[in-house]
Amino acid sequence: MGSDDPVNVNQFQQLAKQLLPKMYYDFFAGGAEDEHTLKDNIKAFSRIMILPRVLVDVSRIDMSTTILGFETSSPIMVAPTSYHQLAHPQGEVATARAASACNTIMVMSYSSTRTIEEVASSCDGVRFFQVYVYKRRDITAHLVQMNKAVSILRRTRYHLTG
Ligand SMILES: Cc1cc2nc3c(=O)[nH]c(=O)nc-3n(C[C@H](O)[C@H](O)[C@H](O)COP(=O)(O)O)c2cc1C
Repeated sequence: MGSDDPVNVNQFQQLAKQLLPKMYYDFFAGGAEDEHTLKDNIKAFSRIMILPRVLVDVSRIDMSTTILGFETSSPIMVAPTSYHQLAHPQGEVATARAASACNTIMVMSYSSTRTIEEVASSCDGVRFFQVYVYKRRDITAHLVQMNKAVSILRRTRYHLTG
C-alpha cells in the first residue's frame, strides 16, 4: 500500500468528492431533509471508543461471526445502496467482488444499476436482496421468485430481506 492510499472512510470520501461529478457525489454523501440522522449517525460512531491493547499478540485476529445464520469474516456488511454505476462503471458487480474478497455479506439494493443475474454470476458470496413491499404484491412476489431462481441457477446463497 502506497503512502498516498486512503486509510479510512473519510479519506475515501475526499477522493470520491474529487473524482465524481458533484451531482453524483451529493447523491451518495447527502442525507434526507436537514440531514439530522446523517449527522447523528456520525456522532454515534464517534462515541465508540477503541481501547488500544499494547504488547498483545495480534498476529491472529478472528472477528468472524454469523448474520442470520450465514458466516461472515466480521460483523460488518454492505448495506443496500442504490445506483452504484454512478460511481463506477462496473457498479454493483464491483461491490459484490469487493465484499466477496473480504468474505463479508453484501445486501443488494432493489434499485441496483446491475441486474441480479450479473451480480450473482460475478463471484461467489453470500448476498441478501433488499425488497420494497408494494401495494401490488404480485410485483414483489415476482422479484422474490426471480431471486430464488437466480440463486438456484447460480448456486449462490441468496437471502431475501426487506
Ligand atoms: C446513497 C444511498 C443510497 C441508499 N439506497 C438504499 C436502497 O436502495 N435501499 C435501502 O433499503 N436503503 C438504502 N439506503 C440506506 C442504507 O442502506 C442505510 O440504511 C443508511 O445509509 C443508514 O445507515 P444505517 O442503517 O447504518 O444507520 C441508501 C443510503 C444511501 C446513503
